[in-house]
Amino acid sequence: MLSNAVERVHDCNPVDNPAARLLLEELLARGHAKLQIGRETRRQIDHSFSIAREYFAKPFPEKSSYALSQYVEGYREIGLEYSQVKERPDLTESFSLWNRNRAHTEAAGWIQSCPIHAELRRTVDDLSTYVADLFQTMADKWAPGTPGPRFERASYIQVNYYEPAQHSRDMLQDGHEDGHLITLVTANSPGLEIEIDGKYMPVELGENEMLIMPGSLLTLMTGGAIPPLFHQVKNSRRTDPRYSMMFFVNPEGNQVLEPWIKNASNAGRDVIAEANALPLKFGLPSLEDGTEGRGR
Ligand SMILES: O=C(O)CCC(=O)C(=O)O
Ligand SMILES: [Fe+2]
Repeated sequence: MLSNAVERVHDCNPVDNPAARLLLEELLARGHAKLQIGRETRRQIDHSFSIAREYFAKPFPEKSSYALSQYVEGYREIGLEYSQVKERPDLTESFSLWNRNRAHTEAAGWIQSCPIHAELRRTVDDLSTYVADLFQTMADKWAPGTPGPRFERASYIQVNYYEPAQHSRDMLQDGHEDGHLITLVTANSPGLEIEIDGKYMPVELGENEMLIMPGSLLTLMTGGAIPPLFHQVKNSRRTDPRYSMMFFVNPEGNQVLEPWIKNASNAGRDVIAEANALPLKFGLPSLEDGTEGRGR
């Protein structure tokens, strides 16, 4: 129990963060924002893509030997995840790394034997610092004196691998909102489109930018002040592969999380319970089942 209000504010708000405040204003005004990443982060992401290229080029048996599907960890082939309906799966292979699963993958020797896994560990650590700053800024704005939501153990990084020319569908991923607090995304080639004023528009990102996409949990936390950003991946028909990287940020289940802005839209709703169940909507196990190794 913290008795001294002044001390609380001091502890929770150690630095003023103008860059994160600007990002939050951008999210509120536009419904998405462009995060400036440092040179080291850019280098880290590019390196991850080059390692992903080698990984996804391997034969299926080798790729799929790095999958702990009960924990939603590692490789996933096309067909398991979808954006709207399971009859139209996302036309992408993917490789995920969850912070919660580090002990399992360490025990399985992946750090030594699976370069994409080792590389994504570094990248997710790097991206987490940007998210922590943004969440603290949100907490400071709407619930001064409280810490930003803890997210590390419930969040995961993923690289998607697309072969556009192999598919006749116009959309490699149908329009959807992510069931997370936010997603940071970047890609090596075009395709990602976001809905602005009811129309899908291609995303253009500078060399040192990642897109911040609000998910439905952020909408819940903000009482609708920040709507979910709908997005899709359009088929460019290109013959060279498309790689994208997402950092999907969820709240940890072991905390009390009240909406920052309370109103009729979120009265009586339980943020943690909804976070747990949202992956089911896209064909994935709940957060708890994935944590406990009860996924498929
Ligand atoms: O590949 C992309 O650019 C976006 C992927 C995406 O939206 C997702 O996996 O949820
Ligand atoms: Fe998405």
